[in-house]
Amino acid sequence: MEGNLLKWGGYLTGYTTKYFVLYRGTLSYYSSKKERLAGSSAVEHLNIGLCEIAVDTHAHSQWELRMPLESKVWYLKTSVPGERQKWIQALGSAKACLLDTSSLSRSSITSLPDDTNDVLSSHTVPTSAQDTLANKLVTVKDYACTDHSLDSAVYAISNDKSNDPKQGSHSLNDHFLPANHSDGDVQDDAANTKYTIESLLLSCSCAKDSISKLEEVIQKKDDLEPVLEIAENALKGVICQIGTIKLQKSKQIRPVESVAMHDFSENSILDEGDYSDSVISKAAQPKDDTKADIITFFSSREVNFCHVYDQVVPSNEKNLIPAELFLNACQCYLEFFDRFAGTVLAPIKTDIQGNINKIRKVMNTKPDEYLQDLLENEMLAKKHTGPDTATQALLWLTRALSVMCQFLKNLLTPGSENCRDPPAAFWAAYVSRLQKHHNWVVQRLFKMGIKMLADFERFAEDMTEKDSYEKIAQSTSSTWKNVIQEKVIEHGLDYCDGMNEIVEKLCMMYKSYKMEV
Ligand SMILES: CCCCCCCCCCCCC/C=C/[C@@H](O)[C@H](CO[C@@H]1O[C@H](CO)[C@@H](O)[C@H](O)[C@H]1O)NC(=O)CCCCCCCCCCCCCCCCC
Repeated sequence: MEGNLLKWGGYLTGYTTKYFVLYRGTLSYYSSKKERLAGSSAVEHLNIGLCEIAVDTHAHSQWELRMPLESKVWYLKTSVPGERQKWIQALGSAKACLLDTSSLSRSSITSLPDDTNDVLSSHTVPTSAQDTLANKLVTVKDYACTDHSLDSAVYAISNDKSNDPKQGSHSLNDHFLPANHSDGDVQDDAANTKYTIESLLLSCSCAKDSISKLEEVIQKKDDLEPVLEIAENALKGVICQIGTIKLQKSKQIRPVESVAMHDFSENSILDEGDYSDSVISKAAQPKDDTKADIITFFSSREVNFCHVYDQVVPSNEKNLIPAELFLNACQCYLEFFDRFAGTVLAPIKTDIQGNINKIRKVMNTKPDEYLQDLLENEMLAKKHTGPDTATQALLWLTRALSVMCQFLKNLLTPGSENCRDPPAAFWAAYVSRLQKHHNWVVQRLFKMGIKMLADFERFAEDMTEKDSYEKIAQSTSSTWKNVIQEKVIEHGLDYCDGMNEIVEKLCMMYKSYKMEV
């Protein structure tokens, strides 16, 4: 199937018409039909077997092709009524053919050497890895129809005993596998990782062969194009599988407990009691059993900034930050200000809550997945300067997070100049991160307010959940206060790490928009 479609090219270009060709599991596009007919190379190719098709139920002419392993999405649209249905059907069937590895091994690749099929069938390689391998083999086979010399390359892939998954090196594997194999889920993850690594070794072998083949073709001065494409596909397969391993590894380290789905919208601000049944953040859970029941503000955030960091999507030069998850983490952070008696911190809380609400309000009119989309939309519409814009609200929110981050670092980093001294730690943070944005009246207010901050012992108490504080206070140990303070430091630094990562990414983003945080 082929024809014109509109493809989203970013906020600067918007949707532009491209000429798309779907052929044997590969979707390619050209800048125009003329280019295609003139024999020019496609601008980009996409392996349908490795992508997800997502249909927008609200916009009837649009759909998305998502490549999770490459963190890439093609946003497509057609202006012809009924055309989307045809494309979705064609793409769906192409994908179904590729995913049906049984039919691949029996029909599509039956003419390949027998061992090739063995490679796919004798090891329980996960579907995604099988797809990559199967697709690659189909491509190789396509080429083999016209040039039998490539059969030897295919044969080499299937016979390379040094990469035999059964005998091959598992050093990478060992590196990724968690030590504890008792949990069923962990074992499943471990098995997936193991198989992905095995497929990776096979793909490496394939890539190696394709490159040798390239050298051969170059020497013979034969037509480079088809072999080049095979080598490129093989290398892409390697990169995809490394991506899968990275994904699996990050999931094993820090699972996100469906936090993005939680309702933290404007009207559902949680009070203390709401956390009683909450999932305690895995990122900052106590590891030491003797102190396992010390729950702190930092370890009890249902959503923290490590969760946001885990979901950041690197795309071109950007790091896309998921908007909903970020706002949920900010909402959970806001409870910090309720921990301190008195009202001195209340105006700060109101200001931060106001900015969260402003961003939510903009998102309600256009639900964007990433903060960057939100801002780029405003910029494109030249609506990014007013006080109620998401751009300004996020800028002030970033400043607030940045000063909080610096405050925590100063206060909690052992050996640092203002360690365990809240007023000094805050003042140093304020001077370096926020003062320049305030007029002298606000600066004076901060200077005066700081004098009202309590000491570190009180800070640690306020940061510890009431129940666990009371429990440990009853212990006979004379060092129980130290134990609590150490826990607050440990959990606070963990929390600060995630926050810092996100603040840095936000600062870079604003820098790219030529705005100063
Ligand atoms: C930590 C002690 C300090 C004591 C504080 C004293 C009270 C000061 C009261 C006055 C300031 C209130 C804060 C608001 C300031 C705003 O003017 C400023 C600008 O607002 C923005 O204006 C934009 C339009 O121009 C508008 O578009 C935007 O929406 C709006 O936000 N906002 C800010 O500067 C942001 C302030 C963030 C401050 C974050 C501080 C977080 C640090 C917390 C650490 C507390 C330490 C407690 C330790 C306790 C120890 C026992």
